[in-house]
Formats: sequence, C-alpha cells, structure tokens
Amino acid sequence: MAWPIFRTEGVTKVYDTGEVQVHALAGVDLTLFAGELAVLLGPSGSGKSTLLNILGGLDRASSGHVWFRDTDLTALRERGLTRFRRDHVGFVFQFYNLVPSLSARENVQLVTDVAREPMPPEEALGLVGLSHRMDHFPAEMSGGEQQRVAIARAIAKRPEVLLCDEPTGALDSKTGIQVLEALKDINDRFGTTTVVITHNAAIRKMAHRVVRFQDGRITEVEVNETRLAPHEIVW
Ligand SMILES: Nc1ncnc2c1ncn2[C@@H]1O[C@H](COP(=O)(O)OP(=O)(O)OP(=O)(O)O)[C@@H](O)[C@H]1O
Repeated sequence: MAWPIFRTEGVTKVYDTGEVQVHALAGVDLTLFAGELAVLLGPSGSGKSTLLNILGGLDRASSGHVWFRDTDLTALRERGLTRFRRDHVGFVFQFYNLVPSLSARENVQLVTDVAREPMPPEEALGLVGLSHRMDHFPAEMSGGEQQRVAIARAIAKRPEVLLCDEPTGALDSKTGIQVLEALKDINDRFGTTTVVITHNAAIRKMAHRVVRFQDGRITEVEVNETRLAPHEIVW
C-alpha cells in the first residue's frame, strides 16, 4: 500500500510581472506516493518547474493547498519552509550548481556538515559510482559526472524526496542514461520519492507514473504497468 507523501489541492500560481499576469498553474490537484518515481512531462512553459518549486518549498502557491504528509506547506512561514526544505528535500537541477573551487567530496561535504544524520560524503559519492573521482574538481569531470556529484550532494542528507528539474537536459544520451541509472538506483535502494521533470518523452518509460502538463494544468496521469531500466531506453 502506497501512502501519499505530497498532496496538492487547487494549486494556482500567478506571476505578476508588472505589465502582465502569467498564470503558471491554473488549479493543480496531484497526489504523489511515498517511494514512487514520477516523471513530469509537458511543453515548455506548462508549469512543471513552478509546481516542483512549490512542492520543494522554494516557492509559494498563489492559492490552494500543498500537503507534505500532514503538514500544509502553504500555512508555513519562511522559517518553517526553510526547515522543511533542509530536512526533507534534495534538489537536482539541469546545471549542476557545483562550487568550482571545491572537489567532489568537498561539494558533498557542504551539505553533510549541516545535515542532521547525513551519510559520509564518500558513501554518497560511492552510490553514484564516483568513488574514483572524489578528489577531482568539477572542471576535471564530464557533465554526467558533475551531475552525479550533484545527486550525491542531494542524497547525502538522506532526504525523503528528491526533486529533479531536467537532470539530463544538458547531457548526451550516454551520460544522461548514467545519471538516470543513479536516480533509479537511489529510488530502488532507499525508497526516496523521486520526481523528474523532462522534455524527453522517452524517459517516461522508467517511471512508476507519468504526469502530463499543459497550460498550467494536469491533463493526464498514467501508470506504467511495466517499466524500462534507463539503459533500455532509446532516445
Ligand atoms: N519568476 C517568474 N516570473 C514570471 N513568470 C514566470 C516565472 N517563472 C515562470 N514563469 C512563467 O510561468 C509559466 C510556467 O513556467 P514553468 O517554468 O513552470 O514551465 P515549465 O513547464 O517548467 O517549462 P520548461 O519546460 O521550459 O522549464 C511560463 O509561462 C513562465 O514564463
């Protein structure tokens, strides 16, 4: 039995740019289940990143509710939201956001030094297949390796949720697949609820569920009866 970990109800987001109002989300009702790997698909501008940022407490809904377990994130003040992010959420972005002057190990250590019960940086880097690159600097690593350091950094604090915005967007298919293998492995091993935004429709095949967006709304949620391993996906 899968338990809801996130639930959104009527979530809207309006960006007021001064001249125009952009309706990025127009009423999103979505339940995400603990332990699942969900892929969010949809055209550019359909609201995927906006929803991910609201789920992760990086941004706030204009109206509606977002529950993480029993906590209504929309009712939290800034400090509560910061604590929620710090304690529960790991983020992976398209451009790895590593500190160039720090080694892979030191980049991960930035997080483990302030987390409550982190895994050692060496263990996190081992989980993404980078035990042999721990003392390398970002400029000495491929894009796929840098993204795997970013994943190690995100998982080192043992988050319940891993939110990934276009994690393979800057990568060729071979290194992209290595990154997806790392995400799948973390999901299998720890049951970390994982949400992956992508433009690449082929990636949906590795998901438990696929959520499609259009114009700030969810148009379809599809359950994959059979899943493919990342190395079986062709793109
Ligand atoms: N900070 C912002 N200020 C104003 N408008 C914004 C802001 N962030 C996003 N938007 C707008 O909100 C809408 C949804 O954007 P969002 O980034 O969520 O879409 P997306 O589906 O993730 O697109 P992409 O796949 O290109 O990343 C777009 O029209 C976008 O231009």
